[in-house]
Amino acid sequence: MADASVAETTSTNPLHLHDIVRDADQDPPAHQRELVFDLHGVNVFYGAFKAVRDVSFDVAKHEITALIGPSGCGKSTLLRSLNRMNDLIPGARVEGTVAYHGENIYDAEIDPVEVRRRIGMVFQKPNPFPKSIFDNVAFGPRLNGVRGSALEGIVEQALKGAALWDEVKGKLKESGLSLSGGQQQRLCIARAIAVEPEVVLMDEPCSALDPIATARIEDLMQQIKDKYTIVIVTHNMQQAARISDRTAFFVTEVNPESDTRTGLLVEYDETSKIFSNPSDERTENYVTGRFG
Ligand SMILES: Nc1ncnc2c1ncn2[C@@H]1O[C@H](COP(=O)(O)OP(=O)(O)OP(=O)(O)O)[C@@H](O)[C@H]1O
Repeated sequence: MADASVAETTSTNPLHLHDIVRDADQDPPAHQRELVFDLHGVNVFYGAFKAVRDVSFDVAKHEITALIGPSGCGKSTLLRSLNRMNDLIPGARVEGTVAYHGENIYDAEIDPVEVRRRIGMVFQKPNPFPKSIFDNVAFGPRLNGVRGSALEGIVEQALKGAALWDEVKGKLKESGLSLSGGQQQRLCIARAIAVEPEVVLMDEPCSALDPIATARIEDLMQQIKDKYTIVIVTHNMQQAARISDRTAFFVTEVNPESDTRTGLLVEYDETSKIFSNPSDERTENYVTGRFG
């Protein structure tokens, strides 16, 4: 199945969604949340086009935060603004504050390379380098000067952390591209965590995977959230309901004078609330499948 997420999303059943939402009872009370990100009034532009406007929300340590909403509402754009990945897109510009542990990552003295080391990213389509499995994972640590047995140890730990070690330990010299799609995505997760980031941003990491590979990645996210903070863009509302602690729901609004669409954040809350008792009618319409 080429795109399980699309199929699942279109068959959305609100009762089912309500049933699968994770039990948040064991989560820390709101006042104990240690913030990693705190966004205030974030606007993101591509040239003159405002793709996202006035976004304010926070992300706490060891939580999984899901960004959901209809196509084009700026989920990926916003995600990339969390580690300055938009810097790599000509014309892209971020306004407002993206505070990471209290420091705006867009301040002039901040080194974007260091930002991206601490805040890693996994993309929609698995994108291993055309290198061996070992070299894929070793890439970042090597750039940091790690060599020899220390490097081997890091590669092993990262592959274990990404639940891939048992499947590849006998063939580390083979190409990363020889792996299945789901294995390639876990290899990319191993590559991301090999440099010990604090945060892993995931842009629809399962949309190119079949349901079994998707379930493995979802299990993996639950396993690694004790060590990392995860922000995930997903089209798959069941996935957001299953795995995330908090959910941000975005919509697009039409700019009549230019006939363009700008994304805005409608509601951000605990995932259980978003899917069972949202505050905004637009959220309710979306999660119940009446819109989007
Ligand atoms: N590199 C770019 N240059 C110019 N415009 C862009 C670029 N990337 C995205 N956009 C525009 O910004 C808006 C938001 O796009 P984005 O991909 O962030 O939305 P999304 O919610 O992630 O969409 P989807 O769910 O379809 O992936 C869209 O209008 C899109 O066309």
